[in-house]
Amino acid sequence: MSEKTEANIDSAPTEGQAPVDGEKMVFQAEVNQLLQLMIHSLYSNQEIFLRELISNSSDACDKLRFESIENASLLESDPELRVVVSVDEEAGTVTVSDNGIGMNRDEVIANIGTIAKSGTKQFLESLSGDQKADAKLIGQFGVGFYSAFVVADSVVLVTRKAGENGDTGVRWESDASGGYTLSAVDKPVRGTEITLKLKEESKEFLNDYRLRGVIKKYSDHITFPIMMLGEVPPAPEPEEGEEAVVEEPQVAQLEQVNDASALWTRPKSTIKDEEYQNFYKQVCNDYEDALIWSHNKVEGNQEYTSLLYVPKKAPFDLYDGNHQRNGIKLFVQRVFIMDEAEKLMPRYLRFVRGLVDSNDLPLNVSREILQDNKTIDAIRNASIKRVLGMLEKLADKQPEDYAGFWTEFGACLKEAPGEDFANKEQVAKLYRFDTTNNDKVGELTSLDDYIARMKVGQDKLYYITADSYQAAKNSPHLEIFRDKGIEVLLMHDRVDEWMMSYLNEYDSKSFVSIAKGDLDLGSIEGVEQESDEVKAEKEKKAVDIAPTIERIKAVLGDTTSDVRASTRLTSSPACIVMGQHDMALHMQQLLKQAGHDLPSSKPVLEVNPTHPILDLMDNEQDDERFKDWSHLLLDQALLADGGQLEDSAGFVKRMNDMFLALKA
Ligand SMILES: Nc1ncnc2c1ncn2[C@@H]1O[C@H](COP(=O)(O)OP(=O)(O)OP(=O)(O)O)[C@@H](O)[C@H]1O
Repeated sequence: MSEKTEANIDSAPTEGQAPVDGEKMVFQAEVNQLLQLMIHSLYSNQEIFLRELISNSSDACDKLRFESIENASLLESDPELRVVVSVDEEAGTVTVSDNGIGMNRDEVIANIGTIAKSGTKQFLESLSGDQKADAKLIGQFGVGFYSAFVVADSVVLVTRKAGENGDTGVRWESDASGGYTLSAVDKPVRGTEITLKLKEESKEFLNDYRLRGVIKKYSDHITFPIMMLGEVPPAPEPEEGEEAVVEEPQVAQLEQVNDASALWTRPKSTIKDEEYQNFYKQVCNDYEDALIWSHNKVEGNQEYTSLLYVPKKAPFDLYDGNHQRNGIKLFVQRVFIMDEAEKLMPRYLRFVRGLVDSNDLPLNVSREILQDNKTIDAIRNASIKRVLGMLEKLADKQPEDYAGFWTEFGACLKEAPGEDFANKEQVAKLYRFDTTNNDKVGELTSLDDYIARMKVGQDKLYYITADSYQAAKNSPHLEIFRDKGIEVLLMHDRVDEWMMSYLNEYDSKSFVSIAKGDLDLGSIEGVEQESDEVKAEKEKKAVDIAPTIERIKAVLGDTTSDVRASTRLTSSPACIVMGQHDMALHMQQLLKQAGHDLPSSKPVLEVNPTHPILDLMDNEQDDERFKDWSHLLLDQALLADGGQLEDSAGFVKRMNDMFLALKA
């Protein structure tokens, strides 16, 4: 390898301007920040550098293998893809090299050093200061290459792209002090070679056994061979009486360190749990064990194997709208084809990780082909069933573990009714909600359990949505249900209101929001029936209250769509009722804040004819005072429902006036 020029001009790269050869380039600010972090705070987990570099090499081999399906000449005369790890004790260096796809000059500039990837900034923002936790984030964010600087003072990367000439090599070098140098070199062998000049305190990695241990620990399941030099074989002892022959010195041979067997191709019965877990951690890039997995070999019409895992913890950005990742890798006849094969899992199961290896798809399958492919559709449908079945079993057999799963991923599953009509009943079986049956938040119930407790004659599933547990639990709408001992599901996740717009029934029973539309609890047996006396009393009240209701209506004008006597309230004076198909107020509020232009749906104000405030109002002669009462009724009902007041200062003033009037 020979450096071609030695110009050394200090300058920052400007967009659209190719750097001069041998030029000193400046890292982008975020890259710099990241490097400093690697150097100073991740030293407690040094060994991950090797995993990250080997993983990049393996990706590069995967890419080349994939591209060579169309263009075999890319493999040149060297078709055995592999990664080699070597040590030079004297020089104090460790080298990781591969004969994968390699990079050309533009790619080196784009991938390493200059361009901060979108994930980098987010990564920096997510750091907690806790080294262990922070180190875990590295893999997730795709900042793997820089982890080299955890153990190295300086890093030299030499690379040449497959299919290009040997004189198009690129040499990248950096000591992490703000920039890097780039020069053109000869590199006859395609691929990438990364040499780390180890720091004094990281010299342990010059030890062959130490490196082998790290490779076995983190990279055993990489599907390409990871090679290291073996022991130098001892020179053969001369036979007795024979003269010792002076031979060529023996040279160590490269030997494979990792297992590299495609675990999923082995029969289930031969694989230990520990092997499944190790495979998961290495292949799916998690630091923790998986929660559960399902390994299936399908034969017959379709031939494929799937190995699907449910993680224990949600990735940091699972609920971030931009999270488009999907954890399923696609293989065809053991050849890695693509990561994040989104067609294999619906979005609501995006947390599932693992792989599908098909024998039926063509090797040159592309994302476009997958979009409309019957084989893929069949695998996808079966995989969904597998995951749902595995979760059902977990819920049944290990409810505590299931509760942990629900906390992490429940909100994802709640996206299902809007996305997967065919499976919504099966997914709903997995739902867990707070309920009026329990006193504390987090004591969840399933829909099946709710149904088992339903009153005789009850054929509806009652629920309320709110923006917090407290708001749901203390909603005035619950009064009549509490009174009559009818259980109500308390839904207070942001996605609940949206989910319920798609989930109309479960087990042939329809869902009814207790805060919307008319309420009819008449047919439920076991609910204490009102005596004739009470009924007559109520009817009289309703007649008596009618003129007051008319007066309120006149005051409130078109801020409400109606004012009427309530059958839901027992202790509160008033509540808001939305139309059957209207969105709950707290949700309308949220969407408006997010800038959505919603047609405003006017609520109905229901008043409690038995409440003393209504008596007071009935006797109120002062029109101004009556106006204040009316507005107060509406405003407090809006507040209790999670709505926001347009004139909150007016509300406070009216309330204070009332207090003062009390004193008078
Ligand atoms: N050995 C290699 N051969 C070819 N390209 C490489 C190699 N190492 C790194 N790269 C390129 O540099 C990019 C940046 O690597 P880096 O490790 O920082 O992130 P990543 O590999 O994209 O993400 P992750 O580490 O999460 O897999 C890679 O995406 C790849 O394009």
